[in-house]
Amino acid sequence: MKSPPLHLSTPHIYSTIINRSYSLFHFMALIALLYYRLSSFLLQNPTLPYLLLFASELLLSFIWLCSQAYLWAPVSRTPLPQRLPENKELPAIDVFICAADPKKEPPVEVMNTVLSAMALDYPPEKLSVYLSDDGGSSLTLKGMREASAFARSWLPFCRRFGIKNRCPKVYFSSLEDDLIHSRSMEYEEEKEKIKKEYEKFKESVKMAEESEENAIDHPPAIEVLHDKSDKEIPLLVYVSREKRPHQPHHFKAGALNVLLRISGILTNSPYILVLDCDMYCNDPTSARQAMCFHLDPEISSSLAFVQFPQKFHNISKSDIYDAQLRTLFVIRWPGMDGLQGPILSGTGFYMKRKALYGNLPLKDVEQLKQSFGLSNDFIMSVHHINQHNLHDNKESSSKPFQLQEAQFLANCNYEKQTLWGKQIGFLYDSVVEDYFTGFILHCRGWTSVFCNPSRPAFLGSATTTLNDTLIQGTRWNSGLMEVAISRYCPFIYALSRMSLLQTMCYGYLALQPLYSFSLWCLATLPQLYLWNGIPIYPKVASSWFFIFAFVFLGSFFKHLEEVVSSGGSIQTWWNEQQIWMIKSVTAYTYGSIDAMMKWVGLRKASFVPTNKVSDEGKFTLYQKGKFNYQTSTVLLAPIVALVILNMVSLVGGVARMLVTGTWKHMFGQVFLSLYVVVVNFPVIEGMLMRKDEGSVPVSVSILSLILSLTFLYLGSIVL
Ligand SMILES: O=c1ccn([C@@H]2O[C@H](COP(=O)(O)OP(=O)(O)O[C@H]3O[C@H](CO)[C@@H](O)[C@H](O)[C@H]3O)[C@@H](O)[C@H]2O)c(=O)[nH]1
Ligand SMILES: [Mn+2]
Repeated sequence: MKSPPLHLSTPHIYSTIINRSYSLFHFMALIALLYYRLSSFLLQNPTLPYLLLFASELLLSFIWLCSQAYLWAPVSRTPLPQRLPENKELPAIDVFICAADPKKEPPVEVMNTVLSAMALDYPPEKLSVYLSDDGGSSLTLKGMREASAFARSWLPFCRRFGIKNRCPKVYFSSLEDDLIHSRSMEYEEEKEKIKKEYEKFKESVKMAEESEENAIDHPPAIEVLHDKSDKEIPLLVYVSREKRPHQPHHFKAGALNVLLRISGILTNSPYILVLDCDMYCNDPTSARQAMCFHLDPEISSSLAFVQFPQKFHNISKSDIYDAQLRTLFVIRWPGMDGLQGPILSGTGFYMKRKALYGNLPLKDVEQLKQSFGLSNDFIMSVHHINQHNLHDNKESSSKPFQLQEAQFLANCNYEKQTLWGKQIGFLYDSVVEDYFTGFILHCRGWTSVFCNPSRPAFLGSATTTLNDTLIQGTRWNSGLMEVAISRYCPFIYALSRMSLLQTMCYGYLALQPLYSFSLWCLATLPQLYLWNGIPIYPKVASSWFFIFAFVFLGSFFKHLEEVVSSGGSIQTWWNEQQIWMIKSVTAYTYGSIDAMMKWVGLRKASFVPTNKVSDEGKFTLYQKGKFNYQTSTVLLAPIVALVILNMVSLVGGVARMLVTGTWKHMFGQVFLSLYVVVVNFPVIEGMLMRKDEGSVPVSVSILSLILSLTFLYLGSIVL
């Protein structure tokens, strides 16, 4: 008899209809617009600024076209964990947590993530938690020892009283008890006891003295903090891989690959949960939810990973920086879920170990060694994963742990001449290892699903300053651009390997950094023409004007519709417009430049981890919805200059229009400048009306004024 499905999938029929109808109209308008531009070129030889404008319109149209793939067939999924087999039938899971820098990622917080993962609602003998410490910090190791001790009280407490908040920090700071059973005297007593233990645990982690350490130069250090002798507590392992100054370590992807190998010889679980060190488990049932997909006979064989959305515990109501990446997780990932599956998102996913081993046709041991490296134990583990039925739950014939072998696997030379990072494991060709690894998995025919339950499965810390947001955005866009200009460019590499719609989704993100080009052109050139009184858009009341207006207003209001229909507010929509423009002129621009420089060999790849310790003052500004312009001039000047340029040309253009009476011809440009000025009102406020520490420094305003006036002056000569 066929077993019933373990999950339900519901297509979003209503939004599919709206989306497709809108796409059709918008597409026709774009064709008309491009026709208008091309035919005008036949009448008159285009000048360079004109060609740039046309190129940016063409590029925007193409990016828009790609984005329609996300809207084509969105679905949502509901796992049905009550249908899962009994505990003893469930497959084992290895949890990988990555930490890199004890200053930016305080060990107490990292240990909270570790504890929340150990406390997942899953048979403890089938759960193993590995922490990678790229900082090689004794503080983190000490923290792990303390966490391991505290877990012996924390885990039984959570299980006994059915606690839902299994991240101790959250549990002890939340005002209401999140209990399955009602409160009892016994519970209160136990809670007090555990609370004291937690305080002691916190103190001892904080007090640990940090010795002289070198995060980029240290030998491998591995410690099993808790073996499986106590069946009630998951295995806990600390791993700090070897790092040497002149050896590339490939950042997080490199760290994950070391964990993949060490866990291979230690537990070799068929499934892996990957977490960033700040992403604690907020719902202990996520493992069971994920298994509803991995064990569902309908989809299991081709399913590589179950992605949960990234959600954050520190998002303010207005979220001015769109740190929650709303569109990604609310619109795009459900959209891709109706195709081949969402993009891998770095953290909060349950991956099938086998999928990371590269679908290689491996026959003999020699070949295996060339691909996976020289460790016999590891090769055995790969063989085991490839040969055995994943849901075969017999305890694997695990050998006693060999520290030496594990250290060998954590050596920085281990991967030399192998396929690690090229075809096996998490891939190294881009700093957005998640996007790139997921992309290659989809190219190889694997699928993924998106699971977005109402109680967030994981919660992390989002960037809450403009500075952090832009630095992070620059890294992401550099990584995306790296893929776009490599031989893996989705439009070339993926077309024969995945569906057209899935290719468009990957292509959209790969092209995202190029929004910067279009934005730079459209926020400077029409303004330059306006300043000089030269019309470049059709005159109001002509039918061509209507086409331009439709394209602009269509996108503007479609975005509003998407935000509102997915539970966002008008303010969210407006914030997204604002931050999109700021990110385009900074993060997207610098990301593109960074990738190009890496490409020609002028720069090396880098991964600056984000700051997870928030500064009270800065956080208050974020919570109040006030932009914090304390950032480098390099990041701030572009947007300030752009806003000033638009203000100047708007005033100059309107004055000229009033004198000459040509408003019908110039309306398009006036409107565009006005739009840039209005959307960037917070920048103007930061420049002219604010006096607090987060306002735009006067030096930056002056520099930006000089830049924009120079542009207008030189540009007017060229025209
Ligand atoms: O050399 C490094 C650098 C970072 N990390 C870890 O990587 C994780 C993500 O770093 P973070 O500083 O939080 O960067 P984010 O930009 O917030 O990370 C997002 O973007 C990354 C890709 O750029 C993804 O890997 C992440 O999962 C995703 O959350 C953290 O746990 C770090 O400790 C390492 O292990 N080694
Ligand atoms: Mn992060």
